[in-house]
Amino acid sequence: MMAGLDRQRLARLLPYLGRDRRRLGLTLLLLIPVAFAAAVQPLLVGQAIAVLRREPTLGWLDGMAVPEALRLLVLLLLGAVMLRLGLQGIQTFNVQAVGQRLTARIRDDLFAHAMALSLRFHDRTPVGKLLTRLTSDVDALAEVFGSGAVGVLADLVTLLVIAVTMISIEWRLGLLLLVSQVPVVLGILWLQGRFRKANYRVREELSQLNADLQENLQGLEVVQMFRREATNSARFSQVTAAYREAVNGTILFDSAISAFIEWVALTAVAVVLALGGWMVLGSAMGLGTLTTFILYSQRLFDPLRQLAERFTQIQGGLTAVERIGELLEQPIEIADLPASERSAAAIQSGSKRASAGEVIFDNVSFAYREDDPILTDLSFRIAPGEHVALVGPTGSGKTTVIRLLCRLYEPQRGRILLDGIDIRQLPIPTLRQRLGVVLQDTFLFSGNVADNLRLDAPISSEALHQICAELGLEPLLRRLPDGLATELRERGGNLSSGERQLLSVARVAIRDPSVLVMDEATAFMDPSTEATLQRDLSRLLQQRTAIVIAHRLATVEAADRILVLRKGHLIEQGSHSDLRLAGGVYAQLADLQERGLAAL
Ligand SMILES: Nc1ncnc2c1ncn2[C@@H]1O[C@H](COP(=O)(O)OP(=O)(O)OP(=O)(O)O)[C@@H](O)[C@H]1O
Repeated sequence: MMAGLDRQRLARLLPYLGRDRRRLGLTLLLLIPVAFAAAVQPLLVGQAIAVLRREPTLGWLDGMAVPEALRLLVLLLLGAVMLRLGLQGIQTFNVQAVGQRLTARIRDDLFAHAMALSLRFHDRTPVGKLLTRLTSDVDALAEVFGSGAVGVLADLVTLLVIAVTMISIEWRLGLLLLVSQVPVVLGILWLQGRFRKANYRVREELSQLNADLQENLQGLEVVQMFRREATNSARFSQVTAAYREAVNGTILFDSAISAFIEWVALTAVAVVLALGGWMVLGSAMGLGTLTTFILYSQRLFDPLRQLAERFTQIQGGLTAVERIGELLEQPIEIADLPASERSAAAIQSGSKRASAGEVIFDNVSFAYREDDPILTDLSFRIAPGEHVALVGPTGSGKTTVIRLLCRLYEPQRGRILLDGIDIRQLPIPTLRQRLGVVLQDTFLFSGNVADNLRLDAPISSEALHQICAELGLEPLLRRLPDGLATELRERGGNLSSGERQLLSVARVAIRDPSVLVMDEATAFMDPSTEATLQRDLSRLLQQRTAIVIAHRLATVEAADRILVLRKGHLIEQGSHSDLRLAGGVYAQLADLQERGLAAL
């Protein structure tokens, strides 16, 4: 019924249930009394009729007066019903509770895993698609639990008990009823495979829908400015239509299976009536037994009917398990090496937070996509404390160099060394603590300004004020309604780009990194803010290695050395004056910029 991979994936989810083992055990144990209570009901009703018709009854009713036997049977029936409902209540409650806890744990793990996956994975996975896996897919799994997958299990146990009871009462009719289940089971199996595929498509389309929605909301400013509302709405309608079609594809299976089961169940009742009626007429069987069988024949199809009713949910749950499994199975490409594979020097260096700050690229080649090399055999050394400017035309791979240094991506060939140690040998937290990065697009989190400056560093409020004062952030903080306690919107949306950059420089300064890396850090600032920042930056840069990607001559000129990148090759390097004298690409760019014609 289930593919091997499904079973593997379900098995992988089992540990999540581990902590609720006792609760689940109790629930499963309750299945047995519930099944007996359910199976005994038709028997009691049949016996009541047998008593009324003075047909042979079960041994323990023999010799009882009719009213007395009836009273006893009714009381027993009532007892069985109460027992069943009571125990089922306890069962449902526990199952739901376990289901919610299970999904919460899975969701937490998925989040942690998604955060740990490399940028290379995220490059090919739209945010909306990931969101769908963490939200509706996990919910689909919870639904299976909540809607009583265990209820179906209970029904199956009931079925077993009923089957045994039936065969022992009247084996021919019992066998007939059991055989009638075979086509239903086969039908369900046949439809399952098809439904599953259709359901996976539904989930895919839903992901697409979420991805589209998310992208449009994020780019709302551009959507409105470029009056893309109509176009984007039309595109969104297409996605909605695809989703609707995918859902339609599943409705058919869903309704077909229910109808099919209903049809077989009624046919079975008809056959029992016809055959049983004939046996009753021939006095081969009592009316009481026939009644028991008719009730059984209905009850017998209950588990299958329930299964069909929950078919969608259970299949949805399996699809969810598949999709969640796929995400959890994504390998974390960039992870710490085990201690046994690290050299002694790396272990020693890795335990130290700060370092001198020597950076070496040793024949590094890198491509985002296999067919499109971005960096080719790049080699350079930056001495401790040296300030290097990285220049080159747009798309030449400057930002990529920074990403490789931070180990956000891994080069296909070559090595990158920080203070003589291959960065793959360093613990990732140590590596990233030593590097202070100010990116071109600064990202701030929702929360207040102070939290954004601190991030993970434990810094007291006083120390934070002090640092902000030193960095010349006070005018900015005064402008904000609550200073450091000002709440920022998602992505720091209520600040200007320049303000965001000031904060992101401060965020790095607070961490006291060994190597400072900046990508166009001052691009969005007015001259006076920039002057303040420059002053602070030069203080920050003192005795620290710095790699600055700069497009402006002033920043570049101040550097000890300039590395010129073009199409991923290091084509020139030297000081500003050397390179100008050499009359190469840099000299041309610098000339153009001096005449105000271009950025570097
Ligand atoms: N995540 C990515 N997936 C695929 N290709 C990418 C990715 N990021 C960048 N690229 C490509 O790699 C090349 C180098 O990009 P990079 O950002 O390093 O350039 P850059 O020199 O920093 O440019 P700029 O000065 O415009 O910031 C570009 O051609 C870009 O299209």
